[in-house]
Amino acid sequence: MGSLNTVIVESACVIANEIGAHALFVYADAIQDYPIPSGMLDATDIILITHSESRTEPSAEVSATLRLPPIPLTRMGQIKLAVVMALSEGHVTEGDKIVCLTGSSVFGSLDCIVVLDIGKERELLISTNVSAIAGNIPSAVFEALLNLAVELASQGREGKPVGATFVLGDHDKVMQFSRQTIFNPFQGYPAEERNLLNPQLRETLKEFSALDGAFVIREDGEVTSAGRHLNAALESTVDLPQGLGSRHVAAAGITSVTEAVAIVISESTGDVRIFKDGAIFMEIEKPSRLTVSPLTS
Ligand SMILES: Nc1ncnc2c1ncn2[C@@H]1O[C@H](COP(=O)(O)OP(=O)(O)OP(=O)(O)O)[C@@H](O)[C@H]1O
Repeated sequence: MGSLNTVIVESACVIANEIGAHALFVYADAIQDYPIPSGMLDATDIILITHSESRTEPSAEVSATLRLPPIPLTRMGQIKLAVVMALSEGHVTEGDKIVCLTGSSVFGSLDCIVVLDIGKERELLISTNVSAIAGNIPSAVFEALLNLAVELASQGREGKPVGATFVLGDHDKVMQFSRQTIFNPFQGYPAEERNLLNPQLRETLKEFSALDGAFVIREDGEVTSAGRHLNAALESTVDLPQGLGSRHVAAAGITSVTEAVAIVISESTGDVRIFKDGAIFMEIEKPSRLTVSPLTS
């Protein structure tokens, strides 16, 4: 590890010890070798973040490895995705302090230390009800959908931006508050072929993202329908930022009357928003193609 990386890692460990951080998130792709020498942290979990499917660390001190989708993300985007995954997997919870160490995989350097208090930092999580994000939804299903949405938002489809709404969980109630607007393209296929955890389904979902309306997905990842119009009206729009149109209002509405999570890709901006309990839980901004190198800035 280079000397600057070493100084940054040591500084992050000092900060983590000083504030009693619950976890230290380290963007592992910015460094070749395992970053934290044994014994540097008093009582802080180490959580690695990587784009790599295969990277594993030879250390018993690593509590978890979180895998980001293979697309460019800003440093804050890396942190946001990692935090929401860590919340869904139960590695962190509301009230925890965390230290995040990110940087550039292109230059092989760590260059950014961010200290966050989960639940208080509005730039990170907009919602106040932080711990309940995934509810009964298995973290693997939630993360598969989130990664798909972030990937689709970043890449678009056939050179064009894509907008889409995915409603995950509380299936029967979501169906009550929605109606089919077109022929359901998933009807008649075996459940295992329609499951989000089936890698072959990812391309199908990307293809169908051009359809009007929302995808509806069961807790276990089974996609039951596409092209659903969401009927639930949002009782109050006070918490929604101005400029968000009917797609976002519909996602807020359905999550206000059900236990579902909605993930929305904005066609106009490429931003991804997670909705829960009628409000935006987190926004992941699309990185500018002009300022971001392959994989990470
Ligand atoms: N109630 C609804 N249920 C499901 N899908 C909806 C609903 N309302 C709108 N949409 C979808 O959102 C699309 C775009 O709507 P609109 O541009 O008003 O939304 P928006 O929130 O501004 O989204 P974007 O940022 O993607 O433009 C519609 O073509 C439709 O596919």
